[in-house]
Amino acid sequence: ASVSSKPKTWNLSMFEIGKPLGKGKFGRVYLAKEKTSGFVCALKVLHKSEIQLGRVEKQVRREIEIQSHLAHPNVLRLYGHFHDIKRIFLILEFAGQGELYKHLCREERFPEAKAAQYIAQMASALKYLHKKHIMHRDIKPENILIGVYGEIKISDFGWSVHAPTNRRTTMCGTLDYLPPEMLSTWHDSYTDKVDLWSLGVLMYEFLVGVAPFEDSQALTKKRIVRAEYAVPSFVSSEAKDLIKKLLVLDPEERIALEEVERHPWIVKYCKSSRVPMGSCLK
Ligand SMILES: COCCOc1ccc2cc1OCC(=O)N(C)CCCNCc1c[nH]c3ncnc(c13)N2
Repeated sequence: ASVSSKPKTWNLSMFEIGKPLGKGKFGRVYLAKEKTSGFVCALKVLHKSEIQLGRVEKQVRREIEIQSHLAHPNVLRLYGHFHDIKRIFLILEFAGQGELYKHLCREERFPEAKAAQYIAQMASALKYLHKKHIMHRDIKPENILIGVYGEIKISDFGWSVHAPTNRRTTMCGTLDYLPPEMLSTWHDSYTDKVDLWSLGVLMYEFLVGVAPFEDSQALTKKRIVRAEYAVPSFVSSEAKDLIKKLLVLDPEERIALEEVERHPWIVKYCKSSRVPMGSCLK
């Protein structure tokens, strides 16, 4: 049984609401079950008042528009949405192992084998998004969920837009993941290559436990635009090589996603002899 993706009018009475899965900036997420099919999903509840207050209607509308047309094993599915007087409800795929950043906090950093599988799945998801001319622009551990089999699920497309675009959005939240071209003044437009830089920051944080440019806000900006970071000696040389090829100032010089998937550090840990898992074997 599955929540069919055929356009259908949904309403709250069709769902049994389960335990809360977490509280975000603009809403809470609950475990839910669609009554007729028994299909387990996640229901995100957004309050229209908060959205209007936060002036993020356009962003939420764009997020729903973009995410509802995506179908990839490493991208969290948005099956549908509905609203009542006060709230908007998103019917989402349930990610059984929750938020990746909680795993990262608990484990401090990931073993190279696990990090390589996550980066391979991220590369596969980004390849899929970029082919649809969508850049995520907000790749960071907080926006990544883990599925019931331990696979990566990218969520929260609030900042994603169709590439290329010019720099008009104000930034909020951490600067750690922003590429130099989004921070600089001489670039007023950028492409999906921004996600490659963020993939490099994510890979570094998986292996080291902190972001490469983490510092005071002023210093972080300075270090990003100079690509000034150091990799600790416990990181393998192959991993260091891939980080170096992603954290390149010139967006055009960054390693392509196809090359990420063929990089020795990825191939070493995503050999086809493994249990079929995510994109390692695609
Ligand atoms: C406008 O919003 C667009 C969609 O944003 C989200 C979709 C699904 C989400 C979380 C989303 O945004 C972030 C957020 O609300 N939190 C950080 C609080 C809850 C954290 N999730 C915990 C969680 C555990 N198992 C899950 N299975 C599916 N989705 C989940 C979760 N959360």
